[in-house]
Amino acid sequence: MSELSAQKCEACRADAPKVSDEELAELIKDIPDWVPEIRDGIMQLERVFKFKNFKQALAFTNAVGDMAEEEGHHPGLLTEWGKVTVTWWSHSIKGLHKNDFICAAKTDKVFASL
Ligand SMILES: C[C@H](O)[C@H](O)[C@H]1CNC2=NC(N)=NC(=O)C2=N1
Repeated sequence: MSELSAQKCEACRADAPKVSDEELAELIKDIPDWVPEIRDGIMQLERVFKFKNFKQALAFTNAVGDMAEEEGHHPGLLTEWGKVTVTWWSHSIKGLHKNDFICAAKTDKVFASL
């Protein structure tokens, strides 16, 4: 288990700092399958998970949704036949907070547990 996946999300206020480029370079080492991408001017973390069918993709989507509710932090989820695209960013700061890295690591753990 990576260190990140054992951590809990903290309340993220609008004035919380975004992760710096240096912090991003360190944090991404724990979640190497995630790709930082800028969309609509907002830095996000994205990973595509592959499945054998739609039912498994939907089950994963729901499991990630349950985890998100527990953490009080919510991803973008695009569920398609055989794949789910998960995107993490912090709406409140329009960018990446440590919470997003924690939740990406927890998403990897959900996938590994299926
Ligand atoms: C009021 C509530 O805690 C906030 O709106 C939370 C809910 N989930 C969230 N999820 C994400 N990804 N970013 C947020 O800023 C965020 N804010």
